[in-house]
Amino acid sequence: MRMTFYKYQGTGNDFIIVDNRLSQIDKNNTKRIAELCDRRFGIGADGFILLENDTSSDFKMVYYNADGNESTMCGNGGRCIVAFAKFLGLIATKTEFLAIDGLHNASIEGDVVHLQMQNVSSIEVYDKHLYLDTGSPHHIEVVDDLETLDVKTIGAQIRYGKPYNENGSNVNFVKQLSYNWFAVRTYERGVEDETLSCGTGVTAVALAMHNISKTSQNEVVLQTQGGELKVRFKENTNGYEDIWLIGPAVQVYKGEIEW
Ligand SMILES: N[C@@H](CCC[C@H](N)C(=O)O)C(=O)O
Repeated sequence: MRMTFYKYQGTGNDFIIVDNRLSQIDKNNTKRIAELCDRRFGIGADGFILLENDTSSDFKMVYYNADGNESTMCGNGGRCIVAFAKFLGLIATKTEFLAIDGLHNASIEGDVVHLQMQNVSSIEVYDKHLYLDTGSPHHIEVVDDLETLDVKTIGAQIRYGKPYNENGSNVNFVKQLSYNWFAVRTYERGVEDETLSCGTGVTAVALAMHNISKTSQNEVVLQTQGGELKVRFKENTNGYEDIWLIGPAVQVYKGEIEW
């Protein structure tokens, strides 16, 4: 079968997105999804996303990592699928859609997408790192040598090491640039490499840095390798709510390939 796909990127985190409202894609074909995401033998992407019908919201997002396995929430992918839904004429400027971690509100103006993330009630603070789940699991370390750090090697050691083991965690390295500005580099589970940006990752970094008083601001700017993102949030007695991931989502091209 010939499959029409769209390539999107959100601060350099890139995705193959397919309109699967007619259920033409075999969702268990891990091998084919991994082949399509391969940067030498396929289209090349950090992830593969299906847009599907949902009975109680505008659409459903099904997310796969580049290894072909369905995974947990993708923040940049979530922003890209909102732009795709607008391109398809499914939504105007506001939407509510379903992802693996529940319903998300979002809005789009130009190419900037505001995506609401789930509330966060637990942040684990350790001597040298923090851990929290923003729809996907995130290990966070503050470092001085962010520019020269071997993110792939050190990220992989942490991702496969204790306590995460096979199930793994994404790993974020952070350097503070000013009172509300942080540079972030992320090793992504399922891509098993550094990506240019990770939406759930920068969300986790913003909340974690606020939690350990590195910033007192409720809007934090995150500098990723692929561009700038913002995270807005409110603190409550339980943790954080009203969390918004804000940044551009861009269609790169449309293509056709054998599924
Ligand atoms: N790129 C993503 C995160 C995708 C999921 C992650 N690789 C995992 O499996 O946990 C983002 O923008 O949030």
